[in-house]
Amino acid sequence: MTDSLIIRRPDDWHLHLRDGAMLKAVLPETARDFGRAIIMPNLVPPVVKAAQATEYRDRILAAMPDGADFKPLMTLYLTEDSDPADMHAAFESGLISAVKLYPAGATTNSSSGVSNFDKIRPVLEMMAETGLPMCVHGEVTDAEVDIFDREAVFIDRVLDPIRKATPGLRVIMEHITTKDGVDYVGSQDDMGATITTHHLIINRNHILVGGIKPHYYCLPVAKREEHRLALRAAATSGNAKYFLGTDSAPHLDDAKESACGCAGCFTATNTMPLLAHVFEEEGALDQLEKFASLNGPAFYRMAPNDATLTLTKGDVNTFPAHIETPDGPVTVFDPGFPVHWHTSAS
Ligand SMILES: NC(=O)N[C@@H](CC(=O)O)C(=O)O
Ligand SMILES: [Zn+2]
Ligand SMILES: [Zn+2]
Repeated sequence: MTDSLIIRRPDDWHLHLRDGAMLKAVLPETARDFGRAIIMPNLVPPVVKAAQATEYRDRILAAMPDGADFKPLMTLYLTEDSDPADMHAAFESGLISAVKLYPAGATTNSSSGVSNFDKIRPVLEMMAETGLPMCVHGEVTDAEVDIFDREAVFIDRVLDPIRKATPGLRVIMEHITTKDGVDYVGSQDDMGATITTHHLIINRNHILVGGIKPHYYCLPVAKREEHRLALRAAATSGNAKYFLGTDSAPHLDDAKESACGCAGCFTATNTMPLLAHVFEEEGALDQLEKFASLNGPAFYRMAPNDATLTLTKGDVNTFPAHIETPDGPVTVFDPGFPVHWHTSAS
């Protein structure tokens, strides 16, 4: 039985750090185990221009805990008014690593996202030419489409047409939640997908059976068990197209435990122990490094981290139930089972 494992220091290819007091509270949770993270730009107002990304990066660096070995990889939020030249320059200078596409209204703070995809043609063409990757929140927002079908419908109605019209565009389908997403990404060139920690652990029953569990509500919403199993198979396969993006998305407990609760699970604190548990369950601990530390950098055309992370199996890991912020607590994702894995920096 394997009870210890050393892997290259992981990266998180989809992370919400927020801003201000929340940023300060959550950043150490990620910087502990991760070397880099793709920082989502859905602030209020969103990070649309290069100058805003520079300022946001500097606020993150200023909030960094002492001695941290962590680099934020910045993104720009794509709007119908985005300037391709500004985005291109931000990529060339190394300021940004990706552009993020939110369909308007799809998720938290996405009201500035795209409704008319014709308007972003010049940006898409620039990205296809330069290799600047596009991270996509892959859900349609049409009121008549059932929330559990929104990812599959997005692939057919939006993603596939955009990709066919833009050869060479490099797309990461973010936080895939369905077998449809797994299969589509697996069959296409120039595509990768992030998979979250929580979607490997919960299905829709966990949200709804025995009382509504607001801390399991995120977008895209967790689907049926068959989809969770497809995600597990993809994540543990070693296939370079699939890599970790936690989508750790902190909201204050007051905002989650509400008559209209916010979407997002906060997994920064315990992701690596949870993943070790999941990969061990699947008999695939030897694939964890690919998923968490190697496949993502390869897609983003970066080298893996030189540092390492040690995972050790021992007593039950007593994660904090929540982390404190000056505005109130943020609940840490509870997998609902005991986890025996612990992390340490080498
Ligand atoms: N995943 C979520 O449920 N929420 C994210 C937004 C997102 O990634 O869709 C957030 O910013 O809170
Ligand atoms: Zn999203
Ligand atoms: Zn997200």
